[in-house]
Amino acid sequence: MGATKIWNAMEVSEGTRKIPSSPLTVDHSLSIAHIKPKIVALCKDLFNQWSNLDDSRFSIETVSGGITNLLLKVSVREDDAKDENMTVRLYGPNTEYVINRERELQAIQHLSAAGFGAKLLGVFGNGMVQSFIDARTLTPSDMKNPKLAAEIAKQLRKFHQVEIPGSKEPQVWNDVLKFFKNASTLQFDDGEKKIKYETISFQEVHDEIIELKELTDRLNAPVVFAHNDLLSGNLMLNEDKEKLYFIDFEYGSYNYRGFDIGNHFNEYAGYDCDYSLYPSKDEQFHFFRHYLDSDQPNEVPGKDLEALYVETNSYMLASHLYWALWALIQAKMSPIDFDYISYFFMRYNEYKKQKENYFCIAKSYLSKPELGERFI
Ligand SMILES: Nc1ncnc2c1ncn2[C@@H]1O[C@H](COP(=O)(O)OP(=O)(O)OP(=O)(O)O)[C@@H](O)[C@H]1O
Repeated sequence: MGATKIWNAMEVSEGTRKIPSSPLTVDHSLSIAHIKPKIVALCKDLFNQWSNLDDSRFSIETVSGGITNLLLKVSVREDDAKDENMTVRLYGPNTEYVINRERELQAIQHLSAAGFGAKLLGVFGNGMVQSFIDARTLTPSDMKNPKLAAEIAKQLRKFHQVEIPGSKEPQVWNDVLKFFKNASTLQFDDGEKKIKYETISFQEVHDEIIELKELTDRLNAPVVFAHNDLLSGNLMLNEDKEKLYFIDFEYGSYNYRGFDIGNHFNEYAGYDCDYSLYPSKDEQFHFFRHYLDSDQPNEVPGKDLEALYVETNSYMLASHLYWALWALIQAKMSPIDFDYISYFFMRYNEYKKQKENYFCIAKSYLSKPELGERFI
């Protein structure tokens, strides 16, 4: 599949710094040997200071052929023999069905200016150039480490305080309903996929969405700019500098605070989806203490911990519905050979398994008289 242009060269800035842009596109389906001259041409087009540099000064390697993108590390040897390292991200085909690129680019500019993620260095027809982060990627079990969990919580609070211009409308239900509309009308040619897909009751899924939306609406949860995909692969740590990085803001949007935290907790299950690793109430409270007050975590009132517990675990259910429906769209659109339909069932079945318990907790919390009018 060839490269499609996601956006035209446009005015992008980070704070007062204008970000270079190029209308060029690079076909991500080419072999690395064929991609290299195109990446060199792109770098020369974006960054004037390298326009006369010999091509041999550029070296390229693959960082990840991630689920959605191709990520390359580009090293440029300048005259002083010091390497300048960057990443070039080429968007995967059809990712625009689940990712709003304009929204992502706008968020990156502001998050990067606030010190989150890699620095944005340039944008082009079907991707972007960012600084290379010298750090290791976390594993799912790292996220359980109390010291790291506290740091993730503290950084997440700061992340949630970044102001991104534009609509502040929380997106989870808009996205879930949009995914539902697309996911429920798919046609599969592949016989095995078709059989599995046809066992799904979309009426039942729709009823679950509505029931959960009605419950979570009653929580009046705060709305923040959320990462929405805080899995271990999107957390990097430089141990020497003790610096934690959040990366990959593709799914970022204004959303309910509890969704971001509940979604992060679901990721404790790791790539094998072992939901027995979901954090215990004590582990969650440790995270909440550092999220709510990283200076005085032990002073956080019990009622605030309980409220955040209810909020997080109600939206944790929404995270299962969100990624379950996302997976059905991927099953049809993604070129990646992954059993997305089974992933749908894994997330949807986990939703059904957890639903009763957390609905019960939320309803009992909402019925407390001391909550007064707010929750009626
Ligand atoms: N700026 C960066 N510097 C160094 N390494 C990076 C950078 N960005 C990403 N990585 C590495 O590449 C991996 C994949 O990155 P990322 O999650 O952004 O890609 P992706 O294509 O969106 O993948 P997925 O769809 O699987 O989330 C990360 O887990 C991290 O190890």
